[in-house]
Amino acid sequence: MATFEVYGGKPLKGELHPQGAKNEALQIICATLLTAEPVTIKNIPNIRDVNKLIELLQGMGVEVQRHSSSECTFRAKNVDVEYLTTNDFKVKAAAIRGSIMVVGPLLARYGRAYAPKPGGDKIGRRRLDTHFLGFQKLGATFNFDTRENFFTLEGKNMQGAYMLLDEASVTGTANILMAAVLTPGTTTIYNAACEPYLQQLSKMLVSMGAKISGIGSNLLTVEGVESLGGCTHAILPDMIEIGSFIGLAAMTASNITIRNVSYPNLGIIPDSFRRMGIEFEVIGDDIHIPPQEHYEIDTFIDGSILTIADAPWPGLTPDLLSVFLVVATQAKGSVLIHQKMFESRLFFVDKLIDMGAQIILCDPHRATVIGHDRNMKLRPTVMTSPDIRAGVALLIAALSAEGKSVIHNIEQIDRGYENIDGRLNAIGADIRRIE
Ligand SMILES: CC(=O)N[C@H]1[C@@H](OP(=O)(O)OP(=O)(O)OC[C@H]2O[C@@H](n3ccc(=O)[nH]c3=O)[C@H](O)[C@@H]2O)O[C@H](CO)[C@@H](O)[C@@H]1O
Ligand SMILES: C=C(OP(=O)(O)O)C(=O)O
Repeated sequence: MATFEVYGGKPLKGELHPQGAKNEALQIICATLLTAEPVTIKNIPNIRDVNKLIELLQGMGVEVQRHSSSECTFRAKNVDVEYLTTNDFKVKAAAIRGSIMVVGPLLARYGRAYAPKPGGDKIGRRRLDTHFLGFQKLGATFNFDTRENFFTLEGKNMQGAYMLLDEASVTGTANILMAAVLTPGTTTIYNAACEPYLQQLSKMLVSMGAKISGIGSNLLTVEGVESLGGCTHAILPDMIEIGSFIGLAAMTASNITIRNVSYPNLGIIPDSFRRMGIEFEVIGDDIHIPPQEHYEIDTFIDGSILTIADAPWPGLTPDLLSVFLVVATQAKGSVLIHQKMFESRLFFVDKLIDMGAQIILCDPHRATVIGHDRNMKLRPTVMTSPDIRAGVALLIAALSAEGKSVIHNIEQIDRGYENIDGRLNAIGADIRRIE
């Protein structure tokens, strides 16, 4: 278990370049399984989860040519589907959430697929019903071995169908979409998730020859085609990382420019930070956050306490609520953070309370934060990162606290943030990695 020693209390100054989006990369890499032709992907983040998925594909026989740390060409010419029944696959696939998205492409191309219950953050129940009910609608059958936690799927004669998803699942929509593009007939997916991750996946599939309409909406219509070809695809900057940097800048009163953010793809994220009182300028495609001594949380029009809650896109992503929560601890005013989607993602507030934050955990989904308006700085402490986003929120807290904090289990942060210590140290942070 690796650790960060963080010597906080210093404002940072400089430029940050966001990495490619983790959640988009996981979908896009799985989509390379849909064709025997080469697919080149640019702006791949060099992070644990993505590297593990690439290894998984190599295990299946996909040829991967690395041109640089962020660009690879994938060629899924000879895929060994039986590899998915091996222990090696089961162990590796169970370590990441993204592995579940190999199922859709394999089912469509080879008529069968296997998957262990995937890993990812332990942030509450993470059911997969949407994925499997969708495959079932296309005519696939599945069996879930509860003892082994292992899914087996057959889909030799799948046929396009209409489906109304039971929830707008991000990975579920991606998985069904990837199956539908090679399934004969028309598939209509209503209540589809439509995050930029899915818009990007859809655009990539279209450039491979797929027929998809409704991209960017919650109603996707797919005309199945017989085969797909290769393409080149560039991954968008990671909107969660960009949001994390905005929160970091505000909390540490730093002067930070985030370069090339693809602003139109950030949706409601920038305005949500503005409601927290954080000022920033958009210059071209960069976001500049000047040092701010005070930031004051807005109220609703009637003067009642602001709620920051997650919702499927174009609502606010749940992956940034931990960052909003930590930022609120030094704001002027109060906010209710309502994490509707996940039930175990707010427990890390215990650590912030230890550091001196004023937070009331109302229930597993809701926390009220009463900001200090910087009248009391957070105190440094020793903590353990429970999940990727709580991990980064604790890192932000530690960077704002004067003195030495220790964060254990930073593998969680490394799952989704590329060389975060190196990049923040380059603009004035003092983070030491102890392996
Ligand atoms: C690898 C990847 O891409 N992971 C992301 C993906 O996970 P993932 O695709 O696993 O998450 P889902 O979209 O399936 O659902 C996440 C949770 O939200 C609940 N839910 C979902 C939709 C809805 O309309 N109502 C609702 O309550 C689900 O029951 C589940 O508990 O999407 C999540 C939700 O944005 C993000 O947190 C994850 O970072
Ligand atoms: C929950 C997340 O990731 P995963 O779905 O991979 O666990 C996240 O990125 O915040």
